[in-house]
Amino acid sequence: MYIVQIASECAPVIKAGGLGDVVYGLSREVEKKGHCVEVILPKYDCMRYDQIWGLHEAYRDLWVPWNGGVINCTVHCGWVHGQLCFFIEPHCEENFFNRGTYYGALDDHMRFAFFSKAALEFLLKANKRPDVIHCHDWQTGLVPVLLYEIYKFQGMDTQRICYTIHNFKHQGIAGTNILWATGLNRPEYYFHPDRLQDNFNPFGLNFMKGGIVYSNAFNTVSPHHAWEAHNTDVGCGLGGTIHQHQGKFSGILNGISYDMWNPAADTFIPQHYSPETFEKKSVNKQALRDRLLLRDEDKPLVCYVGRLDNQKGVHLVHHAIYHALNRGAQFVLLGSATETSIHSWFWHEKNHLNDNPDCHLELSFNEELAHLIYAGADIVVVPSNYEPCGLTQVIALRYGTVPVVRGVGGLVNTVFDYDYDEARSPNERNGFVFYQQDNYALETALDRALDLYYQVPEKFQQLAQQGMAYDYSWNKPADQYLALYEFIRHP
Ligand SMILES: Nc1ncnc2c1ncn2[C@@H]1O[C@H](COP(=O)(O)OP(=O)(O)O[C@H]2O[C@H](CO)[C@@H](O)[C@H](O)[C@H]2O)[C@@H](O)[C@H]1O
Repeated sequence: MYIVQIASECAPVIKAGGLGDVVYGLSREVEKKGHCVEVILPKYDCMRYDQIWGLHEAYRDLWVPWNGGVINCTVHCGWVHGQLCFFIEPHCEENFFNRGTYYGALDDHMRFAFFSKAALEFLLKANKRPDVIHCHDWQTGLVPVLLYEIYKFQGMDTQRICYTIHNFKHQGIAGTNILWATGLNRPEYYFHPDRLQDNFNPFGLNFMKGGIVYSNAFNTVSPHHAWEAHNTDVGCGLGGTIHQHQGKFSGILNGISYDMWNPAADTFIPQHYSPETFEKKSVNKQALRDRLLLRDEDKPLVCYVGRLDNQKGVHLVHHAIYHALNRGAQFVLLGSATETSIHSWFWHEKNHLNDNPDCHLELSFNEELAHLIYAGADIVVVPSNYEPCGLTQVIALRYGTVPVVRGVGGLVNTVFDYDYDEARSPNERNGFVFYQQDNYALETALDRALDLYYQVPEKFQQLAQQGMAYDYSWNKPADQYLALYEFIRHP
């Protein structure tokens, strides 16, 4: 099969969060299984050019119809750790992708609507006719709309679309100008409850809803979150639309790239280890303490790695820091916030805790440090308000770091409580789960983890090794996506 992924991120060259990991990991695995995958991305000025091999011009003078005129683009191509990627560079005064940041511009809707249109125009003009186009999140929600309303009539009538939602919170709501810019036109047609009209704002066009309505199949990134999105308010207003299209909706649990995340071969950590040589993990803990100038004493090391966002339960992350320190543990946080209030809040905490020898808050995005933290920590906290899948706990399990998580979304499908998961035998359990959103709930789970660490260290180690034994690679999820691709090609 020939698959093209159209996305706004692909790790490690463009990574703001988990979307990048998924696009890269899934593409590689599908290729390993004998299929051809290409990835189309924007050519951002701020992406990590050092992660692209052999970048060269692949297509010059791609003229993309836009706003009644045309925009000239150059398409570049190169390999990102073995994955063939195309990067679209528009030459126009809007400078869509030269903003020094991936997201957060006032005209994000225009930027990604343009990208969606340009990606399809590239496929058309370069005579690429994939069997399946796989697109992701609101940024590429217009791809299926444009394919079925415009490009189908220009020779792309056999392409099928799989649309994956990684986060229902950001849906991409825009106005009529998007219709004129993309050439979809006809507001009276698209502002309809069965098409792109937002379910709550009658004057808004909803990109994600477009992706749902026009795709051949759509999914979210874990079975439990699929259920939540359909049946609770976690669908952020799209529950009714999901219900209407439930026949083509599913939940496929994310994997992680076992090449990129591998404690036995990770180039970012000083000591390799495996479940059989688990005791060597402590060398990484020592290295982490040294690097962050933490007190050199063997205490349990608790960490948080992730975006600092309300989704992630930041008030509980904050509480976890102080609770862990009160219980005699050390705490390391690696995170970055896009919201100014959260950013300032954690900067304030960082200054406050600056002289604490048991704590370090690193407020930046740092891929290399993330690897060392997963390898060096004993416990990771993931107290999310909602979590479509969550990769942090899955990576932590791979590195023998015990997860303490809130039982929502994909966390329910990946972490099984040491004390209470009756559906699994004790030797299949791998972490600690709590359910309520208050400090006390977090404390009860974190305390159970710390008590086990302090009181029965050999059992704590066994639990960490049990976590490492789980297979959360892309192997099985890639098979599920391939089955879905096959299904939409031959329904
Ligand atoms: N400051 C930092 N420095 C270095 N690395 C950092 C970092 N902050 C985060 N990361 C890394 O980014 C990834 C984040 O994964 P998450 O699953 O938390 O994704 P996120 O919530 O962004 O994405 C959404 O998409 C993913 C993928 O589908 C879903 O798992 C998730 O539930 C959904 O919210 C991990 O690889 C983590 O190590």
